Amino acid sequence: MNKKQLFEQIKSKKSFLCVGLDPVLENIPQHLLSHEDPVFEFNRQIIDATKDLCVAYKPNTAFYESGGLKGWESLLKTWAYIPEDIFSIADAKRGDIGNTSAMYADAFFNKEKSGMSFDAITVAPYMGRDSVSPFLKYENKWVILLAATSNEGHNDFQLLQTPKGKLYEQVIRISSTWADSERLMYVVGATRGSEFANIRSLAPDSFLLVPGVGAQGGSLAEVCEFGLNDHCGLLVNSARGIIYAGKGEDFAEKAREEALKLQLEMQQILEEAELI
Ligand SMILES: O=C(O)c1cc(=O)[nH]c(=O)n1[C@@H]1O[C@H](COP(=O)(O)O)[C@@H](O)[C@H]1O
Repeated sequence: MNKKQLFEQIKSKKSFLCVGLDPVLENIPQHLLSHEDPVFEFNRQIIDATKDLCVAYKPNTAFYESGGLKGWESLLKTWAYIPEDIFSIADAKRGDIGNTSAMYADAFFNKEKSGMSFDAITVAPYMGRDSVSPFLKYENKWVILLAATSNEGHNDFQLLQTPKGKLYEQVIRISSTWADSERLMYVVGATRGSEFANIRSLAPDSFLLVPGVGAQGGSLAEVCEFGLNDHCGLLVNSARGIIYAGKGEDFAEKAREEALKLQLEMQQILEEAELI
């Protein structure tokens, strides 16, 4: 899916919601545990209940890899179940020397080899250009580079001053010479409210993947005040706040209710910004 198509989806659904599919077996409602693949069944019902309210799904691969072979199978089935017109993000946070990154790119983009072909993958920028470029070799696929993350430890490295500004600012400046905003997005945590104006000045046209609303306490209104651009430019992710809204047989309905709250808030924001 390209940038224009993504914005079209945002306009037609009046939403820039990304639902995080981060299932933990221990938190899955009891009644699903008798299914052959409880993790996939959980995701299937969450997707069915939210697919008209969101424009993206983001399975974080850690939640599948931790289950070994079975977990990987659940990820494959989940990817295959995500509707074609919904942006799919493998939140894998990969990045290594070039030939290794090429294997990671195959794992998430090359359906013939791996069985999966996500629209995008999250990548750590730390190893530099040749660790990121193998992902960019796939046409029509996106790299989402970690810039200003939502976690407490973001200040250990990301805020370090370099002669040309903070380290995360340099990540954005330098990486924007590797690919344009048609291929590259940045992760900016919703908890980094005060940095959004700065990030927008560095990456005015880029989509930002914004995790951290819901369970991590980030504010959607604050993110949008400086984060919106003329094609929305935001994909706001919530996982636990949506998928664990209910713990009983009605978990999917409860998930829908939470997703709907965010979608309605997003609709109002898009209307006020005259984007829809
Ligand atoms: O790359 C990410 O998606 C990510 C970056 C970041 O800075 N913070 C962050 O929380 N995430 C991911 O976004 C999701 C957040 O989940 P919830 O806190 O449950 O909504 C998890 O999959 C995290 O790994």
